[in-house]
Amino acid sequence: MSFLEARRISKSYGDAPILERVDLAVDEGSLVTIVGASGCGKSTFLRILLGQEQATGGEIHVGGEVLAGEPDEGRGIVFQRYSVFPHLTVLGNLMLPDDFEGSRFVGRLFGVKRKAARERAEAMMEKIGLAHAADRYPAQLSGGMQQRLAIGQALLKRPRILLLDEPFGALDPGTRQDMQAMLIDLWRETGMTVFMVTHDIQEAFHLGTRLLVFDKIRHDPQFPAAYGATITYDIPLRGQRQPAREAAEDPAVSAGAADDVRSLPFPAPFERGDEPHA
Ligand SMILES: Nc1ncnc2c1ncn2[C@@H]1O[C@H](COP(=O)(O)OP(=O)(O)OP(=O)(O)O)[C@@H](O)[C@H]1O
Repeated sequence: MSFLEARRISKSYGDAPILERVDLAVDEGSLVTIVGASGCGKSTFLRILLGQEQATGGEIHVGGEVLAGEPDEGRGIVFQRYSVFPHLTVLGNLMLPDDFEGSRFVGRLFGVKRKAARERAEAMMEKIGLAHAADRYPAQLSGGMQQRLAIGQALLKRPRILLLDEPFGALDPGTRQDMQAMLIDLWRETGMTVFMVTHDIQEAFHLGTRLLVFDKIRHDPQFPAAYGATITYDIPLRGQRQPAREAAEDPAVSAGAADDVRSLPFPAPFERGDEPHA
């Protein structure tokens, strides 16, 4: 059995089917990139994996057990924006998960526990390159720094699964590259399993060990909302873990495709507002 298995997942909002018959088996330590037309249900799928949304049908198993129906420490998430608390400093944001856990009523730790939480937060600040900005508030940080902080916060409880919803979508190309490098370092170091939604197809190919394309199989031009999306392509990639030479010798890995966006089995990078094609 794979680390994470989704079996015939479906999701509707009211009468509107969003996802239908999503089957997926993912090995632990994978970095799964997800692309698809705007509105096809990628974020919904991440929220189901987080436990924030319940699937209408099907089930998900993680480590052989049915996925907990609400978010827990085993899963961290980072959104494109606004994942951090604006009224807390960098240090405060990074101590918050421990504060909450250690003292649910007061929301603040004391004594030895507080010292340990501070040390953990400081170690994370080093890791995400924000040690120099401990006392700054999110509004005083650049977009890239805010996302570093959001990722650091999501990783503090050492989740086995990290869910990223267009985490670098609002960043300029240079900052984006830095952030990608940081993500790869953290992923290699922790061995966590990452699901990352992106609208940047090059990023999806560059970072992923596996690329999923969500799209509709059935399409009614008279009634576009009639059917939900599913995984239409599932492409193994070299990703950033396996050295290039090993991957070239591995027949299971489409190493060429990882380097060449032109070899995509679908027409073009997805743009916001694109309608899924039939
Ligand atoms: N809570 C909700 N109630 C009703 N409809 C919803 C809800 N959340 C999402 N939807 C609808 O479900 C569909 C899928 O939304 P979702 O955000 O998952 O798409 P997406 O593929 O992530 O889109 P994008 O790439 O634009 O972020 C959209 O039509 C959206 O309007």
